[in-house]
Amino acid sequence: MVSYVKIPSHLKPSDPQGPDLLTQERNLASFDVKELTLVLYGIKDLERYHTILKIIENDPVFDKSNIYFMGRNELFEHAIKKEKRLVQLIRENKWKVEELQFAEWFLDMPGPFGAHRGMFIPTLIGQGTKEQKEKFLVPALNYQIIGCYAQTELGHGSNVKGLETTAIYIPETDEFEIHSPYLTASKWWVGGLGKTANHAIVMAQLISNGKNYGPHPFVVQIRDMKTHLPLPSITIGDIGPKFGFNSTDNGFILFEHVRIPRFNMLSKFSQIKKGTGEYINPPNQKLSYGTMVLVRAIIISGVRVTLARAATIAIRYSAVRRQFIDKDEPKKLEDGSIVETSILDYTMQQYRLFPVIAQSYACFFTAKMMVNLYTEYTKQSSSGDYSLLADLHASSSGLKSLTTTMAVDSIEDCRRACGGHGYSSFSGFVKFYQDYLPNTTWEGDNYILTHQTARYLLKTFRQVTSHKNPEIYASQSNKNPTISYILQYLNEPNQKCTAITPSDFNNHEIQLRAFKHRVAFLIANVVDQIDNQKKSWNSMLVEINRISRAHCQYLLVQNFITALHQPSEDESLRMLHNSPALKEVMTSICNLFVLHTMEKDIGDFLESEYLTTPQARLLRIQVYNLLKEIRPNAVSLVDAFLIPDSLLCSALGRYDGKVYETMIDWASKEPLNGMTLDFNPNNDTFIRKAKL
Ligand SMILES: CCCCCCCC/C=C\CCCCCCCCCCCCCC(=O)SCCNC(=O)CCNC(=O)[C@H](O)C(C)(C)COP(=O)(O)OP(=O)(O)OC[C@H]1O[C@@H](n2cnc3c(N)ncnc32)[C@H](O)[C@@H]1OP(=O)(O)O
Ligand SMILES: Cc1cc2nc3c(=O)[nH]c(=O)nc-3n(C[C@H](O)[C@H](O)[C@H](O)COP(=O)(O)OP(=O)(O)OC[C@H]3O[C@@H](n4cnc5c(N)ncnc54)[C@H](O)[C@@H]3O)c2cc1C
Repeated sequence: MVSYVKIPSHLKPSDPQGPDLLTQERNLASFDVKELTLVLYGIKDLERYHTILKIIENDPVFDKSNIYFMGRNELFEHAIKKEKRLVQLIRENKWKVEELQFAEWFLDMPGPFGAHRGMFIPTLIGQGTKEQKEKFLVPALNYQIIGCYAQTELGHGSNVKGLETTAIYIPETDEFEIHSPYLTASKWWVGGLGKTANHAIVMAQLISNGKNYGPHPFVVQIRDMKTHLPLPSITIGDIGPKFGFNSTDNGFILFEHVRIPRFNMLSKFSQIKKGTGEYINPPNQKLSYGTMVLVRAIIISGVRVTLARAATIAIRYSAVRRQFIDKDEPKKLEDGSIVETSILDYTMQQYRLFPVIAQSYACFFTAKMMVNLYTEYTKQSSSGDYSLLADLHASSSGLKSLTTTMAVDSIEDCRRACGGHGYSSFSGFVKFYQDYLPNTTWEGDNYILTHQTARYLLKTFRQVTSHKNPEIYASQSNKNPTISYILQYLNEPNQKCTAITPSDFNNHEIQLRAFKHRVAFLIANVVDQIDNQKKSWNSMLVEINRISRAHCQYLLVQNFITALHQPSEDESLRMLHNSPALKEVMTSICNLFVLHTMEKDIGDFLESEYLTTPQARLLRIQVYNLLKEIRPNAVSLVDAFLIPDSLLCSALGRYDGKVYETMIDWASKEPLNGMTLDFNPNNDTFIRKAKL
């Protein structure tokens, strides 16, 4: 890239106050960073990581050095080039899903084929029959057709039952007619639709013999395979600029009585009979929502790396950045000279940032739980057993909501913790935040999703409590955490915390009891208000949100604690258990996650009367103790995440700590610096490129 400003050569390198601050930090670690990285990735995935990273970093098409200077059109063209090169690499290297997930992560660019891989293909796999897979999935996997997932409309997104696009069965021709009766029925926001896709999975109200059977998925060809123009009676466009995600062509589409063969209704679960139009019911009414469940689970698995990325930038920068001399504890170099304090040594900075590290590790263990639950569900459902679906839907909805909200809040907290430089695109936070932000809205708005989780929790509570002998559920409590805490609460509703010193709060039993008691108390309270005091659902929505949040926080806490204690077949967990140094640092991180989470929502724990006010104060002291305990390991804990510099794309978070050199180097490449402007108000304004 061209430099438009020549930087004077007399300047001394980097920090004049101390040599290589990050190396000093790394020397403080109490554990082996490589060992922890191995726990996080596992041996096989770590090999994949390095293989794929090498390929991506050495390919000029994926070069990101110009990324912060691109406008929308340039960004979109760049994304297409990347997508095309990625398809070549997939073919050349025969990459499977495991490799592809690393490649997409390292590319870090939402692209026009994202919905094809992330939504279109999974829907065909999950909901297509064998014949439909042959017809659509095989060409989709070969990129002969490019698809998108068209569910949301201009007028309805959250309320899927309220979608207005119709698919009416026409027995005479054995076809469906896809139609958008109102402007508000226009599909909207659909990734890859604006310019790229030639096929769409359209979620439309299935109507046969005048009866509406609700939203179902249909495969619709939308563009000509040769000219790429929209097919007759179809109107398509890009929806325009957005907060972020501008490298993707989110689009709209309207249908005017478009005919498709009956074959194109994805029919693994429900079918329409030829001629009669008779509807064959699915084994579970919500199976047509299956893609959403899968993608929510995938989003939860991605949160840990999102938090890790934010924490890496902020922690490394805070170690390098120095401001003020601490009057009480001035920092001295070996030669006795006093230097300014690293901002990472300020307790407020630690309080803002260390919990983000802890959240990432917590999400790592819950991601494992989510993957296991989804795998178990897939296994059972392949033999017709859908009994796990309700549980899976409830936990994936609530956890998607909780963890992605946590992630966007934490990215912003980390950005602000970097002061003014956090506001620069070069921080690596700006595009990262903009592109991640829709995770709180898509695949279900984060507030709406909590209704689903709470509904399940209330239902379970009512089931258990309405039974003459609730203990009958005891045998299920091992597998079902909700039943377990409800039973515990029913047995001991006035349970009290036994902590008398700050360090008592490190006791995992005390921690677990706190979370169980709080969530059961909140559920009991809402059940009472709805069932006995006859409060409306709407009037309880804030409490509903609180219940889902409390339940999902409990899941995060429980998964972390279980991972530390329970013997496991899992390769990563065995490595963790076999290393006392790792176990020690992970225990501190777990304690910080648990106690910081409690402290943030202390009102709930006081209201449920599990904690007293003096205990709340002890708990806060223990949070401060943990910050001190974690401080020497902070940089190594983020190093263990192994987020490569090429992905961070951050002047502040780079591994070598050369913050200031990079800031000025990148600033010198700002194209505005290469333009000559005429500021004379009496002249017509003009801008031209400078000759270098
Ligand atoms: C070590 C490895 C390192 C690897 C590194 C990896 C790197 C990864 C890096 C980053 C990853 C980032 C993550 C990227 C993720 C992938 C990107 C995906 C791109 C996504 C693009 C966006 C696409 C979209 O947004 S598509 C549109 C989505 N829309 C929605 O989600 C709409 C939300 N609304 C609904 O789902 C529903 O309307 C509803 C659930 C709110 C309500 O539905 P309803 O009215 O029909 O139902 P009821 O409320 O009446 O409930 C009735 C009954 O049904 C149950 N129910 C509801 N839904 C479901 C369901 N889905 N499944 C099962 N059951 C369901 C409900 O609970 C009720 O049950 P009852 O028993 O109570 O009756
Ligand atoms: C970048 C991006 C990409 C997307 N890609 C796709 C795609 O590929 N395919 C696709 O089909 N969709 C896509 N979407 C759409 C997305 O799934 C929807 O926007 C999302 O599901 C939210 O629906 P909505 O827009 O209707 O929000 P609304 O439901 O209108 O929500 C607006 C507000 O109202 C509140 N609210 C609504 N109903 C209630 C209620 N009952 N109780 C309490 N509060 C309520 C919500 O909490 C929210 O705060 C994408 C969206 C974005 C931003």
